[in-house]
Amino acid sequence: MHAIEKLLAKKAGKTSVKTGEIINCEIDMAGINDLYLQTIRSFFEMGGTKVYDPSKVIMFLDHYAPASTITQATNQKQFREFCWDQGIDLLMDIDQGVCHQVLADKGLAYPGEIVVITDSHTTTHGAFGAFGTGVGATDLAIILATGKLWFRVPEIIKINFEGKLHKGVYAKDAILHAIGTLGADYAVYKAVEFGGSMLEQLSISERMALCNMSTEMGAKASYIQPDAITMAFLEERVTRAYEIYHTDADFHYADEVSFDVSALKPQLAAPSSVDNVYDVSQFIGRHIDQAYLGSCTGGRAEDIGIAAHILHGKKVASRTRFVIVPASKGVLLEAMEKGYVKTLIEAGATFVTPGCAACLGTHEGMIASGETCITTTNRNFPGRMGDTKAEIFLGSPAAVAAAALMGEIVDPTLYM
Ligand SMILES: CC(C)[C@H](C(=O)O)[C@@H](O)C(=O)O
Ligand code: SF4
Repeated sequence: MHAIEKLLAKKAGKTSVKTGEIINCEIDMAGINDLYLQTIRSFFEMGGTKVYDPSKVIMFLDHYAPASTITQATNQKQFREFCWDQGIDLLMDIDQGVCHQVLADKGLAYPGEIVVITDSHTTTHGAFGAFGTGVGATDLAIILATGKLWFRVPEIIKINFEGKLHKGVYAKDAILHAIGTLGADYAVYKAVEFGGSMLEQLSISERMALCNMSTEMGAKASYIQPDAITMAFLEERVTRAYEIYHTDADFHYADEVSFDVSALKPQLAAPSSVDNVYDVSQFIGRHIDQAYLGSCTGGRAEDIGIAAHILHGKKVASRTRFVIVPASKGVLLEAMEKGYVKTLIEAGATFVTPGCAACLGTHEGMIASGETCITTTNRNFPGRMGDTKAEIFLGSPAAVAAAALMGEIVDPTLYM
């Protein structure tokens, strides 16, 4: 069996599982975000009165934090009241940030466990060897009521990234390249394991970016086998024991592909799909109205640090805005301590408080018709970050920061 299958079997109270089998699993952590008030409505509609285990439920006010409309404020009020009524202590209010980063900061995604959130990028937690997946309101309501959820055991594919990334090229470039090659539907309902020698070079921050973007190839979940880098990160955060599963040597993947990343150039996903990926050289000189650094994909302290390095002692281009949204409070504090915030504010960047902000076009930093934005986020569909007639390029933090500096798309490796 694969490590993921062993994990699922354990949570289903079975000794083994097979691909395609329907199983009912205990959920270790269930999260709800502020776009999903329907979860609470469904819970009551189903006859729910008391949440099965409030200690395993976490509420995130992140997609529009702090509220900028009366509807948002009213929704968030209802979430808070639900938590207080139900004894849910893990209420991550508007000061905390994007759900996936908050979970990581607090060490709440454990290897060998199942994390389910009303958010498609819950695949991010594969970076810790957890089975993380996104669901809709009614599925989450079932977890609130019973502590369990059914799954179809997914096919498992392996994507190997071999070699060493060039200076100025990042995990984001590697995953964009993979999505561009394999297609946005390559992994629909499948679990994706990432492997290969590139991983040895990747911090937890970059591993999270990789797993996060697996959603953009349709993945149900993702997985990186926990190693010394994972352990070092978790040691400082987790508070209880967990189990790490290992894949049997004779396990057969549904598919296995390998990429050599040693010659990889910076990549961009051009408007308007995530698999529309080219070398940055294709777009050199294209004017940028807004550079955006943020989200659960590319808004971590390391990403902000790359931008600070590129903009140190320099200024954002005069006809370009540079919006920076730390993914969480922890990220913002680290960026402040390391001096990144001061450097970037002096360079002319605009900081927004931690949260999803303009990543999904509902909050601060939205873009106008006819504008072009380059961003570290994960989706570039029409309207994703504002007007449907705005254009969005997805790239690495270095590609975004270098474009902010020059006011146009440039090769970031020349600015490192
Ligand atoms: C809020 C949620 C529905 C959505 C998701 O599931 O991914 C959002 O976070 C996004 O990135 O589009
Ligand atoms: S930061 Fe963006 S991708 Fe991540 S959860 Fe928020 S809206 Fe979704």
